[in-house]
Amino acid sequence: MQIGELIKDWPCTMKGSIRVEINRVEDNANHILPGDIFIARKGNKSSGISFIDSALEKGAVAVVVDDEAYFNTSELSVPIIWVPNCLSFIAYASAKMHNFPAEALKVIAVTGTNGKTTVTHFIGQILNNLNNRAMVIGTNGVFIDGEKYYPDMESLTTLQAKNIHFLFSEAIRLDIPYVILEASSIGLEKHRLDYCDIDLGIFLNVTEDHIEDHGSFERYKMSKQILATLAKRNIINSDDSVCRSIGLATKGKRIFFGKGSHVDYFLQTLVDGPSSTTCCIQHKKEKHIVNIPLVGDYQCSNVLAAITCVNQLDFPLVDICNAAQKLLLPEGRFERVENQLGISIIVDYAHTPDAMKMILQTLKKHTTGRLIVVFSCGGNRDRAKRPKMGMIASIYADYIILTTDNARDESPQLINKQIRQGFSSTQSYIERLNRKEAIEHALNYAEAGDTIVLLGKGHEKTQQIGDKQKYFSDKVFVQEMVKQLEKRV
Ligand SMILES: CC(=O)N[C@H]1[C@@H](OP(=O)(O)OP(=O)(O)OC[C@H]2O[C@@H](n3ccc(=O)[nH]c3=O)[C@H](O)[C@@H]2O)O[C@H](CO)[C@@H](O)[C@@H]1O[C@H](C)C(=O)N[C@@H](C)C(=O)N[C@H](CCC(=O)O)C(=O)O
Ligand SMILES: Nc1ncnc2c1ncn2[C@@H]1O[C@H](COP(=O)(O)OP(=O)(O)OP(=O)(O)O)[C@@H](O)[C@H]1O
Repeated sequence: MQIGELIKDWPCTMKGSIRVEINRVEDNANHILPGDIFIARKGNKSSGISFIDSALEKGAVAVVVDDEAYFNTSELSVPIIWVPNCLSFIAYASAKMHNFPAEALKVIAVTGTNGKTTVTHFIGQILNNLNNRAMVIGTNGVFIDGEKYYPDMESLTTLQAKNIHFLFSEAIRLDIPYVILEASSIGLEKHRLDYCDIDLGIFLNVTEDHIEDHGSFERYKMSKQILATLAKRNIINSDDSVCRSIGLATKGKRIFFGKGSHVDYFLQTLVDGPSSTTCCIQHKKEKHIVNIPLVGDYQCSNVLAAITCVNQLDFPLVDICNAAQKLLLPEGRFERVENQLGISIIVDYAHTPDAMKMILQTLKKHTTGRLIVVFSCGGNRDRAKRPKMGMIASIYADYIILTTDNARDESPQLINKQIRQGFSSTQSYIERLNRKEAIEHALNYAEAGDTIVLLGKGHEKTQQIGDKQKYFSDKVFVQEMVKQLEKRV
């Protein structure tokens, strides 16, 4: 495509020829290939402008900036374009270079503080069960019909726009009509989901997370709210007060789901068992009894969100409810580690106060013995969460083992000290900073009938301490330990 074609409908000012051919849009100079257009955007750590020389050396044929002073004074050997906002231009240009692929797909975007990965996978599984192909994009990677593909893709909850539109074009090439993606507040704010032609937006819940990134809860909520303006129709959890207020403020078509009155899709729990939940799902005059193979009210809410979504895609509710009886959680979400020790061992990705409350409440209800919780909090992220998570752990846990999460540039001891501020004065706990030792201690401490829950890392295969990433998987390590203990027993 020629530059002139790319920018003809976009507000901009340009120096140089509009006839230069471009191949791809790229904002990282290290990834420039000959023929790319380099978008020199401002970041949190650096400015793309300092990498323009490097991009040109690698073969960039044009440069885009949103810094007016730089544009006015620059004298580059290639065309330079000024746009008001590089991030929104990247989204537009990526969509245009791929010929706006989202328009040929059904795109569903799921937002919420917790449950995005779960619900996107549920929607994908229900569609697969109804013989339709689906691509799911999010924290756990890119999945096609339940299998993981594109292993080298960046690991973000919401990918950068250049990658999203590439994957949309892949979906078209592979004849996959449905793409379900996670919409993080950061992704929405950074324009990663602009020009995605979103058919259905789903709002699960808005509680506390990423407050330091956004500056305040109000701004975090406003970022989530962007989805309501991007999506043609919005599916809203009426049980969550913030989602409901976003829904009520939304002009387009809204569909409400939940356990309360005046909803379009209603769920009533009939039997709340230790390994499954039986509930009644009602939409207009249609009612179905569904046996969901999951525990916890929050999982029922996730299932209802997925059922509502697929029914809104015009599949019959009865078939969807049948498919919902076979749902599986994504890796690292309430994942049970089988063992012969009589101990219930669960790996879970809960890393926010609300997620922690949901899982600990659920486990406490179904545990006959003691509830042993192994966790810490991530470094360089919301400090205010820490005492709150400490308090929640202290309400439900009989014994807490404080350890190390992705401590990044912070001291795990100091993180744990802030967590302990939320503990009750009688809380029984120990600190084992080495995560392996913490898990080992939990297994040695537990007796038959107890439950051990390893929180915060879920599916992750690495632990980031300082600027080093080392291999570590809660699941793999606990499985190894279980094998050793089983041999000894
Ligand atoms: C906050 C955020 O969105 N950060 C992303 C962002 O960093 P940044 O804007 O600060 O960019 P920067 O590093 O200052 O660089 C500025 C510009 O110079 C370019 N550059 C930089 C260095 C270089 O050597 N050469 C070069 O060209 C960069 O590509 C960029 O265009 O752009 C980088 C490269 O394009 C991303 O890798 C980085 O995501 C990092 C990995 C990240 O962790 N993001 C997290 C916070 C994130 O987006 N999380 C959300 C929410 C997750 C959740 O809900 O839990 C997500 O959707 O994943
Ligand atoms: N609806 C829900 N409400 C509260 N907590 C939930 C809900 N669904 C899942 N969780 C908890 O949140 C954890 C993470 O779930 P999931 O990965 O689906 O959320 P997410 O929004 O994708 O998180 P992230 O964006 O950080 O990847 C789960 O392991 C569980 O403990």
